[in-house]
Amino acid sequence: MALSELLADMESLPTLAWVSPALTAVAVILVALFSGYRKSPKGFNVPTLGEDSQMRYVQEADFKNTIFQVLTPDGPRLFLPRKFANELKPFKRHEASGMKALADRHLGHYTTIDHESDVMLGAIKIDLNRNLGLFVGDVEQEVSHCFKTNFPSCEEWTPVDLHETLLRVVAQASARIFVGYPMCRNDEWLECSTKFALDVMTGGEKLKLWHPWLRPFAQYWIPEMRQIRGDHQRALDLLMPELKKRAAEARQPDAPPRQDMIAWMQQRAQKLGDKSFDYKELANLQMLTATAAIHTTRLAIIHALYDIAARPEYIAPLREEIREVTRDTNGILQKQHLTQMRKLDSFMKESQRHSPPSVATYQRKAMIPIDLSNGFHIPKGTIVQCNTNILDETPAAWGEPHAFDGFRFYRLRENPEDTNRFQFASPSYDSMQFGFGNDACPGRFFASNQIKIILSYILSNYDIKFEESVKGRPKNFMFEVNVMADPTVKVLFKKL
Ligand code: HEM
Repeated sequence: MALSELLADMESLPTLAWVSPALTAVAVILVALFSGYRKSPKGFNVPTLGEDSQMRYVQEADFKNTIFQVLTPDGPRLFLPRKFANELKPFKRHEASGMKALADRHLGHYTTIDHESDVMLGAIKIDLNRNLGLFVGDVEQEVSHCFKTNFPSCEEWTPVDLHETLLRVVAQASARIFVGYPMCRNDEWLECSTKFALDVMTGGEKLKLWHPWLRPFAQYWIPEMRQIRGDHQRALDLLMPELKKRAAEARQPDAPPRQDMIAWMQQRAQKLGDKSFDYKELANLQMLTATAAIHTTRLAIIHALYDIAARPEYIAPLREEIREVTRDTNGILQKQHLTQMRKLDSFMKESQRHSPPSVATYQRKAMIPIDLSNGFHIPKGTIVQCNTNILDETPAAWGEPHAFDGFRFYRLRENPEDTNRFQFASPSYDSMQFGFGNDACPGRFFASNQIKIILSYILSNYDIKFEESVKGRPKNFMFEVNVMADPTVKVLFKKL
């Protein structure tokens, strides 16, 4: 962190207003000097790659069969060949934890995301998944409302920044199920629940620049770190009127049961006898759920739209499938239609195969010492991640591994024995974009539905293409192990 940046941050720090300027300057200089200090982390006896290695790792096939490490100030990160995911799979979450690995990666102890909740996991895994079908019409309505109120009219070809516009669409459509109507249209809530994730990511990255010993102090200098605490309070304040309204409603005899994530979390907490669950915890869990759900889903839609715009030959068959499956309801989406959209499902899966959320979607923190079959010892506390994006290892039956074949999974499912396999939301050893094993993403069915509803809305209402200047599919770029869509590209939309 540059000293000037640090000083600018400090100036805006109200709690230090009483400290004399001279003392503050000394403190800043000492802290800045110390922050440059890096104790070289103790590593393993395996090849070590430099800081840029995670990008190279994806490209270098040599590492398919080799364990290697990247040294970070927080200790070595071990990269394992994909086959080891099979060995780690049987371990329970208290032995090899995906959540803890993720929390550590974003300094969750400071950024508040190191918070595992049975209430939240149960509400997603059981209640959300069981009730998904109820919401297809509601979500479609929200998507349509959002496009009508927040999207340019697109009477002519109009450039659209998908990163920005889809954030609102996905946030509002998700909030319909997370906090219900009318809260899902509350601008402040949508802003708060989406900004929290960005504060966590940015705050965590800025804090990582500081030596671990200095982080307890440095957290107060970083604006995003301070905002995280504000985000939690603001979420509670914004939700409070809705929660009070519901509490009053529940006291009425014959009050109809609510169906949304607020209600499911409250019911789960009661079932589990969770005494620590209160309005504050509920607001925190809503923020965590939104964090897991919104940016991942938005990114998958952006990748799919880039893939469609780069390959316009897919537009007609996808549009035809949507028209065909919704013929019986005059274009109104129903639950069964989403299952029937097999070409769209296949396209989404192929898009995700080429542009996964990360090249290490299977990561675990060893909560106990673990020995691999090759004799490699993983000490307790180590974070390991598997290379989950090796296109070369695509099974031969799937066809040309490197080609973009939007309907490859559609064709594979034509085999009667495989009709329920190869779906977007089916993780497997060869398809780990949603992780793998018992702790694979519990929100994948929800994400699959949301993406289908949003993509089918776009395909049914707009023509899309890239600006002339864009040649081919824009290249993704990497941030650590994460795969990002090029944010500088705009897609042109024109109303049908
Ligand atoms: C396209 C969208 C999404 C992608 C690509 C994605 C990807 C992932 C991945 C790779 C994991 C790690 C799995 C593992 O370690 O094996 C994960 C975990 C998780 N995801 Fe998602 N996710 C998406 C959408 C969602 C949504 C919509 C929700 C909530 C409704 C959600 C909630 C979670 C939670 C709570 C976990 C942690 C599960 C656990 O620790 O047991 N995700 N996700």
